[in-house]
Amino acid sequence: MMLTDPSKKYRPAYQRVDLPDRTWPNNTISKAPIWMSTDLRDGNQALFEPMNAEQKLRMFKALVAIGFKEIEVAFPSASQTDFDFVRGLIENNLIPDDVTIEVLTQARDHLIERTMESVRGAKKVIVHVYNATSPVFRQTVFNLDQAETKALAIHAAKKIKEIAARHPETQWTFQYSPETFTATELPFAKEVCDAITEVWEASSTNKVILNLPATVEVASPNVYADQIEWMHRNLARREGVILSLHPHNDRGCAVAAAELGVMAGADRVEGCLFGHGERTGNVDLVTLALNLYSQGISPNLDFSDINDVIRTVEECTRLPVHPRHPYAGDLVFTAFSGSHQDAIKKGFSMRQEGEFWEMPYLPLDPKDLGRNYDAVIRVNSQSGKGGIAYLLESNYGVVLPRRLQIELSQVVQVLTDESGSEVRAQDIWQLFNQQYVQVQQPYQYVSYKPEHIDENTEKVTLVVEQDGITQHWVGQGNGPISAVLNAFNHASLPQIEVVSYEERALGQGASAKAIAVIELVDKARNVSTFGVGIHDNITTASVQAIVACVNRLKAVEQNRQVA
Ligand SMILES: CC(=O)SCCNC(=O)CCNC(=O)[C@H](O)C(C)(C)COP(=O)(O)OP(=O)(O)OC[C@H]1O[C@@H](n2cnc3c(N)ncnc32)[C@H](O)[C@@H]1OP(=O)(O)O
Ligand SMILES: CC(C)C(=O)C(=O)O
Repeated sequence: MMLTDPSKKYRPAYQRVDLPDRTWPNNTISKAPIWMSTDLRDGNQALFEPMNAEQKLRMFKALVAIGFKEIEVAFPSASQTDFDFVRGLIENNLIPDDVTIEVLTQARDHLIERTMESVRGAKKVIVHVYNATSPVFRQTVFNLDQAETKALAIHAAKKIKEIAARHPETQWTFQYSPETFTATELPFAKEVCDAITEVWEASSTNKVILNLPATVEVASPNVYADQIEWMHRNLARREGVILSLHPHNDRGCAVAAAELGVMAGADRVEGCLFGHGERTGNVDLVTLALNLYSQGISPNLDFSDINDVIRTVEECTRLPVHPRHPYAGDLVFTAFSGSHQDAIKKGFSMRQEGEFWEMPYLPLDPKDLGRNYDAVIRVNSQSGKGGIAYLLESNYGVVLPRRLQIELSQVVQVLTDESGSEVRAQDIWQLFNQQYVQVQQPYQYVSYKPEHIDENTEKVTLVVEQDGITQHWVGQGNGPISAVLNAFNHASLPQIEVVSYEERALGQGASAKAIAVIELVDKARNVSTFGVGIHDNITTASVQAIVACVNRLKAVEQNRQVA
């Protein structure tokens, strides 16, 4: 049960950072940090079933293809699978020269030895050792005081250095993480980190990675940024340190924490694709990278086939990517709601190739991620005319006049309200045809015969069927449209007039058809509506549009009488 007063049970798990002259709020990110993917380690350790060898290799290759240059490939002392995987990468020469593998170990001798054994013969390795430094962990998990905690870390650092020295064939980088950093007293975190960089002799030519994890995210991201800026300013041998972030997402702010952390002075970010990892996950590297990209900054990671990346990650982890996942989810470039659709449709029609991408509601061009525009607009009961018009335009090349868009959207709305579900472009096209094109009652168009009388006069004989009886109506006007209207006026609807008329090509080349859209008003009854004709011949399309429109006017009239 939730407590009415949680203050009796919970209190902030971090200590206030005294940094009144903090600088990070004024900074912007102008280049990509160094990325480190821990999909095969932190991501892997948080799965129902850890990846098998085949899945691990597939994931490794995908990470390389995306462009990661640092990849934490395993916790080799955890299992034979992890150990063998590392050996397999090395022995089968599967690590590209520009990629450095990373391995993680606890600060325990036998685990360090096994870890170092796993990477024997590799060209470049980051050895990553950790121990938790926060008060709760010191007391609860380790039963160690501060000095003992520091000594544990120093001992492990020395051990790693010693073993590495025996293998000069490998280019080593050492990494230390004070696990639970965000809940650790900052001066103590600095003290341990400084001791480690001293052991490893960090310098500008011998860089050491200090990774400051939000093992559990315990505060808002500005606090993490303060903590990082404090460390950035106060660490000894800063010139010899690659300052790294490792945010988890317990409060849902990992992406923000990473971004503010980079603004605060960090050089490197560890995380997983789509935010995999323990509990709520590690920071999502896809989102971080594409946040940069959409600001015009190259992330140095390639997500131009995002669907392929999703497929690989889903198949390897057996966890689905959420449909609303930033940039990647199936629905993130989709607008259902009317005003969004309207704005996007206008954005697309105004946009010229080569211009900056300034598209309402779409922060990034789906095409840059290998997506197309097919799903950008989808129609349900929340949709409006813009979306419907967009679907007809993008799928069938039909550009509708604004008033017809409004009319059609009401027809579609009835359908979506009744079904309660999405309607597809084909459904709308079918409805459009039923309602505006193939309207054959009471008059079914049969043919028309034009006759040129003189420069200003066209005569037309319109043949229609009404209740199985063929009618021949003759009309005259200054063109085929006015002549057909005149024929109708003689026959039955004496006061129809044209409100608007548009004709366009539908499709391209030899197979192009003409589409004619006419709006007629029946003045006597004060009703107006649209009719549409589609035919190879533009005049035939126009005549068919008139017949369809007259039929619709009749239907409106009948509906009124019934009402
Ligand atoms: C925040 C993170 O994600 S850190 C990475 C966590 N990932 C993993 O743990 C996945 C792989 N781990 C494993 O497979 C196992 O934990 C192993 C094989 C490494 C070790 O297993 P075990 O020897 O059974 O130890 P176990 O995992 O239970 O760890 C607990 C012991 O290690 C100690 N320990 C835990 N972390 C560390 C550390 N970083 N450094 C030193 N000792 C540690 C604990 O204090 C405890 O000691 P105790 O038994 O004397 O009380
Ligand atoms: C080992 C460390 C970096 C870790 O995974 C964490 O603190 O979350």
